[in-house]
Amino acid sequence: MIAFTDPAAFGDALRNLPAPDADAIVNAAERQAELTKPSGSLGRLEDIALFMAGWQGTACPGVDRIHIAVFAGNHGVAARGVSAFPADVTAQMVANFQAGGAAINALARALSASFAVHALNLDRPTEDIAEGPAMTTEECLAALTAGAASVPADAQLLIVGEMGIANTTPAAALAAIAYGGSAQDWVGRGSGVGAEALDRKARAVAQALALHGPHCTEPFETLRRLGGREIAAMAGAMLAARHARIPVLLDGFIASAALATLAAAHPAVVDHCLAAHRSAEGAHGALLERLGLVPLLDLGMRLGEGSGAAVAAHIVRAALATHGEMATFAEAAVSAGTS
Ligand SMILES: O=C(O)c1ccc[n+]([C@@H]2O[C@H](COP(=O)([O-])O)[C@@H](O)[C@H]2O)c1
Ligand SMILES: Cc1cc2nc[nH]c2cc1C
Repeated sequence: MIAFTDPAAFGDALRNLPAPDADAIVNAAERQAELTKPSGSLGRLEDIALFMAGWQGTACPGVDRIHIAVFAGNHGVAARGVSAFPADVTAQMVANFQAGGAAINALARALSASFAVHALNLDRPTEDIAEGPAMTTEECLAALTAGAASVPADAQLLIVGEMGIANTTPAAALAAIAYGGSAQDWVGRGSGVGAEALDRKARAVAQALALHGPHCTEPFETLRRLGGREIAAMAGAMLAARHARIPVLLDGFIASAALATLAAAHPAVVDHCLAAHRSAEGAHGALLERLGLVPLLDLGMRLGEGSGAAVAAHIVRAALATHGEMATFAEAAVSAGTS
């Protein structure tokens, strides 16, 4: 497993990203050209099959073993009244995840996916980002490491999700640092806030950007100052997955903000990620555009906890079922076309 022992090790992991297996992609494309269908007729399913082939290093990739890791964290900024829910809901939902009663549990069962929830120091919220850095260096490294340690070496597809009351506030701040723009551009309704809470949220993000912006010169420091434990853990898991060549199905706005923090400095870090969906959080579409990712789904979901990715995983399954199981023109004695 990759270890984030200090910020420099994290920076090294970001600078030395493995590439997909080009031969496997060529071989998968050759197989695709022989399957009993007009070329390109399975649309993005064909792209997904090649993407999975590249990261798994085989012309016939599989997606039986899906792992879903949900990280939970609490946020000092919640005390500013930026969420529609009280901060206690984070721990209450962790208990719900453990009991199997959350949406992601039902979706994990529908996928026969393995599932784990990682509660990260819920009794110690991060500092209010409008007042100071969210985490110490040690706290941020611990969260990154918890994320990296959560990735099973034999997973064929990873979903990282989060639960954290108020976490769309730090996510908006991270998006603004990654891609510019004002607090107003990146804040949204989150768990369903009204106009007054939205205004408090925009002011909290603006204050955080003014305070930390000049110090956010590289991803570790940005995560430490403006992130949260579950956000850093997602970043650590996505980076560890890259080093294990495990493709990632990216969930909603908060997961995307975690990735954006890495991608702003190292754009190639998105290459092992597929965007599952565009969430209903207002700025998610813009964030995905900046990441260069086109979402598979747009279902008006805004739950987080990996739920959008767990729905989109069925599309990945469909892509690999067709790629792996269809007959070739020769096998089925079907005449091939001319182009
Ligand atoms: O995934 C998304 O795009 C998404 C959009 C809005 C809200 N959420 C979830 O709602 C919580 C954050 O909302 P808030 O209003 O408390 O910042 C957190 O637990 C997220 O999982 C998630
Ligand atoms: C109830 C609830 C469930 C969630 N799951 C992920 N984020 C959430 C936020 C709330 C408020």
